[in-house]
Amino acid sequence: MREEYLTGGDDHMSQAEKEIDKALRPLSFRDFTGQDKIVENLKIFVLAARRRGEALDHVLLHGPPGLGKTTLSHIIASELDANIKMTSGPVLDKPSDLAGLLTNLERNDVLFIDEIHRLNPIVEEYLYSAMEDYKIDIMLDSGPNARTVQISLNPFTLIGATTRSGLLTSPLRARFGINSRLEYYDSALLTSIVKRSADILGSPIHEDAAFEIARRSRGTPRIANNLLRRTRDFAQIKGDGTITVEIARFALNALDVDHNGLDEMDNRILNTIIDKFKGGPVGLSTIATACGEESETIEEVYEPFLIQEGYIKRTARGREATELAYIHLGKIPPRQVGTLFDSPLS
Ligand SMILES: Nc1ncnc2c1ncn2[C@@H]1O[C@H](COP(=O)(O)OP(=O)(O)OP(=O)(O)O)[C@@H](O)[C@H]1O
Ligand SMILES: [Mg+2]
Repeated sequence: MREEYLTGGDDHMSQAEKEIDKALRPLSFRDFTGQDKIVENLKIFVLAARRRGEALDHVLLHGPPGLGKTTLSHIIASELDANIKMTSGPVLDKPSDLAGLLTNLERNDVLFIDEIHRLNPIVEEYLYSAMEDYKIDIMLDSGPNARTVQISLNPFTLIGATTRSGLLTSPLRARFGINSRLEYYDSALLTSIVKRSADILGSPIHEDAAFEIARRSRGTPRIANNLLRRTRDFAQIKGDGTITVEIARFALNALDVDHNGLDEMDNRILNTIIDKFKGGPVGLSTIATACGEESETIEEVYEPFLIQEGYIKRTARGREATELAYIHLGKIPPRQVGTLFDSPLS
């Protein structure tokens, strides 16, 4: 499989970090832990496409950051024995950028478009006929001489990834034959991911320590791997290199990850809703301003986990802190009139 990157991508990481990241990244369906249903289906679709010698149907992968969308895309290409070309929505400025990419694809190759919700609408329209009929119209000349020619493309698979599937237009969404939503991982799955990563890094780790890191990783493999790497530093400096549960607890506290795995920003959001807005309901942009964070980041990164864990609720009038959030922060939940007949979390 040939990989080609058309974007800078993970520019914020140092070279050494990129190397480690690459080493920890699962390369086949077999190495990929969790998301069982999605993986089982993909295995079948990939096998069937290979048997027929056809391109796999277009795949949309969505879900919060760090759950494995990019990883799965690489795995799909590798299991298809196809090349993968990677780009992202904001990078494809004009139709000719896309045309250049599409015309260079070999038969049954994979084109990966990250952040596909951020495609320029004009580029997106071009994509429609490419996805549907493997054809694109290219405009030659301009003014009175303008004419379009139609170019046939090799059959290909588009894999689109997004953290914001709600922002996808319906015509685009409708053109994906396979649509998978990745879910947060439970602690047992993350424990095995942490153990596998520790093994690759050559760091001895106790079972309870792996579980402690897993449990406090916001259901996210990327966070689990990051916490593992930082914990490993503590183990090497403060201990004999073995990651024990004491070292893990010490490291996680030093990293401001609380006992339930919420980080500083999670707690700031909950504190803000409760202290400044009487527990809500309060609008997203108001929370964002009060916390000094972008609304987009709160909606994409923090809120889905806080909702899934039951700390906040999304209502028509805004976000509300639940009783669990009060308890988590050691605050007394407000008593409501008529609580006797209401469920405690309503
Ligand atoms: N199922 C998994 N098993 C083991 N490791 C995983 C799994 N999923 C993700 N990872 C690890 O987590 C890291 C982040 O995954 P990935 O980059 O695929 O997430 P993503 O969904 O593309 O995130 P983003 O939305 O930020 O682009 C990977 O480098 C990989 O090491
Ligand atoms: Mg990604």
